[in-house]
Amino acid sequence: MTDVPVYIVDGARTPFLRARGEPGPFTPVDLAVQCGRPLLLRQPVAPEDFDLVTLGCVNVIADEMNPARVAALRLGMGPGIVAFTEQINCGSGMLTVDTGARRIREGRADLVLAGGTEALSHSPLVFRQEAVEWFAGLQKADGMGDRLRKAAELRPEFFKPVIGLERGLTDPISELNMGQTAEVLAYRFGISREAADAYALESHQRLAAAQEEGRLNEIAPAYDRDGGFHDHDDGVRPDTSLEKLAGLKPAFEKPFGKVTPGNSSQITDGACWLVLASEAAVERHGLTPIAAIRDAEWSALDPSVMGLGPTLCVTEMLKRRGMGEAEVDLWEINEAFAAQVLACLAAWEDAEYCRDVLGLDEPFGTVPRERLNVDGGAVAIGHPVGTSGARIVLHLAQEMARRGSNRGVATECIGGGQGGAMLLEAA
Ligand SMILES: CC(=O)SCCNC(=O)CCNC(=O)[C@H](O)C(C)(C)COP(=O)(O)OP(=O)(O)OC[C@H]1O[C@@H](n2cnc3c(N)ncnc32)[C@H](O)[C@@H]1OP(=O)(O)O
Repeated sequence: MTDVPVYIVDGARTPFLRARGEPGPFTPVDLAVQCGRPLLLRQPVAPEDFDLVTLGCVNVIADEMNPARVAALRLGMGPGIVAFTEQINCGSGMLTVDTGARRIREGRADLVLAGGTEALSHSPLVFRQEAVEWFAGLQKADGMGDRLRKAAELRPEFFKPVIGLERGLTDPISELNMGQTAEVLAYRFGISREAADAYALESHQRLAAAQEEGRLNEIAPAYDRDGGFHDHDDGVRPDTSLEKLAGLKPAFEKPFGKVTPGNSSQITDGACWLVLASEAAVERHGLTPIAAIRDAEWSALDPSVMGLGPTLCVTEMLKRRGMGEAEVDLWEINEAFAAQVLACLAAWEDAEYCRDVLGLDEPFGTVPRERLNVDGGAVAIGHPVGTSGARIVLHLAQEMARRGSNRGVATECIGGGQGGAMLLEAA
């Protein structure tokens, strides 16, 4: 079944915009519409010709419940379009691509719009439990006396804000936030602060070079309601250096932690869509495939080491295809944290880990940095969590086509202790 061809024929994303401590210019649906509109306009098919819309989004806002459907309607795809939102934390944007590909393989769809959207700057402030209970009590109060008694119980500390994003980036089972899980991996695989900073520096340098050389043509520039124009990933720091990175304090484990604001993924807003097509749709509409989706895999592990998720799903996926590292020309590993990516690379070189955890007779091998995240990753570009999986698949497809590569793997770790991977082949 996985050999029925499914093609990525086009895609677009917004610039990724760094969250700056206040709601950004776009909501999740705004973002999805911003890049979806130019993408649909350039297709040789009408928006109504799509069979399915599936969109990843972790932080859905109350005005946009089921953002997939709201976005599809705002994109003029017609009332008859089926559209659903998928959520598997940081894997959401890749899950939708897998869902779309499976629908096409099953013969249940010919054209699918799949992607992710996330406006982390719009993450809600959450009321403390005491405040929630007080409001509930006030609503239930019977008569003026009861209401006044309840009102007198109000305490100013009820309104001390709880930032939903901070809560959302903390695993409820291990009670570690995502940065702490990266610290666990840095300790386990001996990733030094210097190595994490050097990796982070390279991520910024690669993104800056890709911007300079105009290689990020997946970006659809966007105007916001105030006339602001956004045309590039604004988290890039072309002027950063090892010295500047070394000067930053640990963000999650003070004072000795290795994970800092400089070597973590950035908190960002952004959306990305891919157009997926069956072979019949490609022929019928004269579409030009960029790459074929060959396979995908999802794995789960202890939430406190969630960053190792890619090692499990990639190994499983390549094992069943009879492939190893040498057969992969290009890699995208989502940079949740520099130390987390480096830990995955170290784990794949570690004979004991490969034997005991991955069931391999020999180490998986070395993923060379020259073939990994060639245009930078989430440390520089940012990580709108529900979107990043779609971004890395789209960018991998485009870069494979540009280089004439045969095979590429996109993979990501997932908060809560999971991992997702996708195998692309030349179209
Ligand atoms: C499954 C998964 O994918 S898990 C991953 C999910 N995502 C996450 O967990 C998000 C991880 N990232 C974070 O939580 C945040 O980015 C944090 C907490 C690490 C940092 O947040 P902030 O403190 O708001 O970062 P901010 O961008 O303001 O940087 C802090 C300081 O470092 C500086 N800095 C950051 N990066 C660099 C750099 N590359 N070079 C030089 N200075 C830098 C900033 O200029 C800033 O300095 P200032 O305070 O003098 O202005």
